Amino acid sequence: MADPKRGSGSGARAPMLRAGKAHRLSAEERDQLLPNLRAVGWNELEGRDAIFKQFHFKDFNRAFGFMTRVALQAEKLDHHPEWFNVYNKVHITLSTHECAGLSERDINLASFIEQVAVSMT
Ligand SMILES: C[C@H](O)[C@H](O)[C@H]1CNC2=NC(N)=NC(=O)C2=N1
Repeated sequence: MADPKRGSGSGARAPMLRAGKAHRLSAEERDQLLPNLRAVGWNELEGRDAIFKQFHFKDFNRAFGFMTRVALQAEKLDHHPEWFNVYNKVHITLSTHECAGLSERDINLASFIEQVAVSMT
């Protein structure tokens, strides 16, 4: 039987792929990881340990295509965005419930989201 930790095959759940528990990023980790995301429009929320960005697409088809690609990856990672969509706009907030704040999972998902967004605009 396949190793369930590999995540392939039916029944294997994404959390098995995780290295361990999420931890809130330290000040040093933030200094290292956030500048790249800030440079492309992600900002830290006030009053909540989370990052946020607004995306604008040409039309609803592009916006929903983007969301679909992000959703499939989010499900694979078992790490999901909080988001709002109306027509061509998608607003995304990323945070990690498990540690009640920003973790490396949010940085990784934001990086993936950026790649998708670039390919959709
Ligand atoms: C039980 C399940 O693994 C957790 O609820 C996952 C699902 N998706 C998640 N998404 C986000 N953004 N943060 C989490 O901590 C999280 N946890």
